[in-house]
Amino acid sequence: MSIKVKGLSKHFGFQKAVDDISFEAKPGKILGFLGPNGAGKSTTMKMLTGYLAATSGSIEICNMDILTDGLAIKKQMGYLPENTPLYNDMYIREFLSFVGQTYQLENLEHKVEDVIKQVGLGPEQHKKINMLSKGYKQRVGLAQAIIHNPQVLILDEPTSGLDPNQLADIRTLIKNLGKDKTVILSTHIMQEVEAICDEVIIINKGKIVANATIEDLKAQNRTDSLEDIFRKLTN
Ligand SMILES: Nc1ncnc2c1ncn2[C@@H]1O[C@H](COP(=O)(O)OP(=O)(O)OP(=O)(O)O)[C@@H](O)[C@H]1O
Repeated sequence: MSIKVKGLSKHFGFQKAVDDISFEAKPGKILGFLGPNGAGKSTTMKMLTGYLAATSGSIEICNMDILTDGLAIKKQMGYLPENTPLYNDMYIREFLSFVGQTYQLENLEHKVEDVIKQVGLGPEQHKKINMLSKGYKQRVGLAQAIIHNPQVLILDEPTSGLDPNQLADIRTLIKNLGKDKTVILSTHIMQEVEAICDEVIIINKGKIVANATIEDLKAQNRTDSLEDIFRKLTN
């Protein structure tokens, strides 16, 4: 099991943003993390990636504890935050080389070349990041998340703001990455879940209200519409 979360909570003052959640995620599977606005998705992702400390509970990633092995875990993890922070004044290649250096990657030039191809940045590769459209910035964000070939990928709304063509490309890319990695992605888009996720967790007001494969979720709720299931469980 690549990700094991037990009894995880995060309180901001009196607010329980994440309230005692437990789940597991396996390699070769894409886990969709769904929930309405303010449900606690980003807060959970930030705890998984070590950007936020939990109030209580435990997180194990690749058999390591986030509290004691945070640095080793970061080497095995790629993270695409909701609003990807990028160095806008850098050229794409320059930025990706910089990220690669922080991971002390060997054959860096080759790896930058590969990742540019993998995320479809080829046509824009000579530009500065601030010249790129939103979709291409998102691709740079994905490139920095996978350049070190991590075992675990955490993607916070990876396709927000993309046009239908870019959407299809990025979904295919994520689906391919999910073949041998453990991928958790948060999204509001039900077609996205249908298209790329194997399993789904629905979170509402900080608590998990569903955790199943898409097939089981549909069978349990006697409907083929994920949207109906989402509404029923989160309203
Ligand atoms: N730093 C913070 N300080 C106080 N409250 C916070 C903080 N970060 C998040 N919250 C609150 O925690 C709750 C969960 O927020 P979170 O961003 O995790 O939701 P989300 O499911 O990602 O929502 P969205 O889909 O809108 O991005 C919200 O009520 C939010 O206002």
